[in-house]
Amino acid sequence: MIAVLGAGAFGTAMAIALARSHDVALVARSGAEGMARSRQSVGKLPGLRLPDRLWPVKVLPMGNFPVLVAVPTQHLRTALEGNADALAGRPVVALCKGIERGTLAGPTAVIADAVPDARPAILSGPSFAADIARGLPTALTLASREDAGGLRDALSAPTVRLYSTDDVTGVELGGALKNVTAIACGAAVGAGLGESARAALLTRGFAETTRLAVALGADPATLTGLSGLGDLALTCGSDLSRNLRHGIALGRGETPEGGVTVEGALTAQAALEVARREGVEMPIAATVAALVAGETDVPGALRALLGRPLKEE
Ligand SMILES: NC(=O)C1=CN([C@@H]2O[C@H](COP(=O)(O)OP(=O)(O)OC[C@H]3O[C@@H](n4cnc5c(N)ncnc54)[C@H](O)[C@@H]3O)[C@@H](O)[C@H]2O)C=CC1
Ligand SMILES: O=C(CO)COP(=O)(O)O
Repeated sequence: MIAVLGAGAFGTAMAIALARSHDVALVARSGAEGMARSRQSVGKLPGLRLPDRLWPVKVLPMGNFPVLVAVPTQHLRTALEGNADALAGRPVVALCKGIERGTLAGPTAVIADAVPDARPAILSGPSFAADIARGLPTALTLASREDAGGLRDALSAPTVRLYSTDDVTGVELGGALKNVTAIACGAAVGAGLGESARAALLTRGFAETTRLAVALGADPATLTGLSGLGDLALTCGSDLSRNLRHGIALGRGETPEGGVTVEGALTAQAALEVARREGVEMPIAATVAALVAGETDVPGALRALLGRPLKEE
């Protein structure tokens, strides 16, 4: 048995994929009864047939089986605190990609803080909810400081292939920062700066992500894996990405679509604060933070990036 807490796009998609080989409880704040009756998903990924082994429920079931938490990073703490009793002592796997504002904590640190006796883990990598829900093949990285291999085996499914590592920091930052870089790539595309500019931003964004992750103790090899280069390539290259589309709107000078989860817009400033604390330069994250805050526009951002002193790669 596996529980998925949060029935947005990604929680619903993961629950559907896992229910092909596991019993899965999908915990939804609203709409659980309707889903149970109609056997169809609702909300951000509506109209999908729910597999027989998926049980939509309103309350997180007690037990010691793993709980995947699929809510946006800035809501993770509230979601955990609201379920602290049921989460105690269990493996709690964050599916979110971001840095908590204010505390500057990654998802596993938020779990450790909100539910001190839980066993924190993070699952991240290139995976659009729509692909996962349709049963298209996906590979992700499961990171935990204790028994990552055991959790990997417990959470793998026919179309979801998991790899394991104990490099929690590398996996968290790879997932959180690819969204920031995707906004930069989108802004370049939206402003008509071309595919070469997109590739340059992807590459230099990867360089600054790796710099920060290594300063925080990550293995650079983790960043070349699924929750790093893999997810960066997917997110910066596909219009299915909400972060890329947000950047495209900013680049065109349009108001981005409302009511959409855009993790990079909320993480850029937090990433910059972590970078300043660590003495690491992150010019692309700084530019995205300024763009998102409306403190600069694309021509200003371009001037700032191209005007930086020349240096060795
Ligand atoms: N959508 C995608 O393709 C992917 C999303 N992710 C990550 O998954 C996380 C969630 O994203 P999405 O599911 O796409 O967002 P979403 O906007 O589709 O859904 C978020 C869900 O969280 C629920 N929620 C918010 N606060 C809650 C709380 N306190 N308690 C219970 N539920 C709460 C909302 O009701 C909503 O159903 C993000 O960090 C995102 O980066 C990761 C991989 C792919
Ligand atoms: O994380 C994702 C793909 O791996 C989803 O990307 P977006 O949040 O930009 O849609």
